[in-house]
Amino acid sequence: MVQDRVTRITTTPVAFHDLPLLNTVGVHEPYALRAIVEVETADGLTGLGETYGDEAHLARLRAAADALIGTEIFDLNDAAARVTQVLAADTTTGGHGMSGMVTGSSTADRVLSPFEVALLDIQGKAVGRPVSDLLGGRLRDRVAYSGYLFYKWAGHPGAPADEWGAALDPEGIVAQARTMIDRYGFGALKLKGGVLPPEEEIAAILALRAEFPDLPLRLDPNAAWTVETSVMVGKALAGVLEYLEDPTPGIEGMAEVARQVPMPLATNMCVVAFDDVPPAVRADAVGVVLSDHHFWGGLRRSQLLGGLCRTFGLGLSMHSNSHLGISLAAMTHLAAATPNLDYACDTHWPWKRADEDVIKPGAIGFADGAVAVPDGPGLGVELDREALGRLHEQYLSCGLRNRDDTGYMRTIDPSYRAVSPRW
Ligand SMILES: O=C([O-])C(=O)C[C@H](O)[C@@H](O)C(=O)[O-]
Ligand SMILES: [Mg+2]
Repeated sequence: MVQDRVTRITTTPVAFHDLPLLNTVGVHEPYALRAIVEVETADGLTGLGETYGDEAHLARLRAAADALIGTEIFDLNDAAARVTQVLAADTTTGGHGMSGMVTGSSTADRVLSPFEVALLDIQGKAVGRPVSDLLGGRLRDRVAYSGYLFYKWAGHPGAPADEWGAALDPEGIVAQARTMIDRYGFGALKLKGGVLPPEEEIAAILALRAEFPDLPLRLDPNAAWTVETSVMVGKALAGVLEYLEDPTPGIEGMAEVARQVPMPLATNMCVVAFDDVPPAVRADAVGVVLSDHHFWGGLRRSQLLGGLCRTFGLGLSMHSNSHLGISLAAMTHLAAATPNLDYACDTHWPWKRADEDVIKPGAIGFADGAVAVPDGPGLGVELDREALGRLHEQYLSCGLRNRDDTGYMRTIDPSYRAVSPRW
């Protein structure tokens, strides 16, 4: 019988270049932060996990790492119990790694996630099978992702224009979509909204529809709108959007909008933990839940969410934040093994530099808008230690320690305020 125990865990914060992508709470800083988790075992196996890199989260990861020494590699229930126990007394706040919005997602689930992924990576290596097999078997060999469009400035203030240039009107968004489709082949598009007045974002979606008549389209203003504005947008885009994502804050507001607009509402803001599912179902607030293994507690818990969505007749999609290749591998294995993942998954992949990652090149990438499920054992990706060292040095020298889209925006426009709803 395969038996092995965790002997050592290393957590390394890294920073990689990011572009000035606008959202309703500000703008992405020049670097995105992530933490890379390496779990080692007595038998010499190593598993990888990737998660947010904010300071408070790093401190919790390190506390959890100490508590996980000795865990048997197949005992994910014990791993979860150890993390929950060590965080029971945690009173620190922040460090959720999201775009400035306080979410009700579970701290213990966020901390558990990279360790669960790393343990699954180790299990896969121990038995010589990909993680998707450990999750019940792959149902598809390729996982479709959507092209994630952002309003953006030409470059970070004070820096030259980046290769994408500015996108601040419908023409700019259509040009960005064209480039993204040419490079990656995406078969669905999502626009990050909540940045410009809603009429301008409606115009951008209509311009995308005119340019790409067959592609499913989504709009996500991250709760930037009142119920009235959301209903106005939903009616204006009837028959155009496959779903409208988080138009307004809270389950009640979403339920009110859902009653009045023709398309399903999706969320990664008002259903972010298991406790949110019953009230959202009772209120009929959402038609689609965006899972995200980084805050739902890992891959198996995300599958549990998938089961709940199926039970209650909800659609299932997948959310992303700025991420590297370990997360892409984990997202792809999860999606491949989740029967009711009905939509192309979100990814921020096109926004990172092709030469910046912590995994060795070649194991994972995009073709025709999809990622082939890696065949190797575990996650099927390998750590590039030299690259990890480089991105860690970049973390040390870049000076950023927490994601702060609002703070960065205020260095450029001191009068800027993050308010929800804004329109
Ligand atoms: O679907 C979403 O809400 C996101 O992708 C959240 C992200 O934080 C996004 O707003 C971003 O990267 O600015
Ligand atoms: Mg969203």
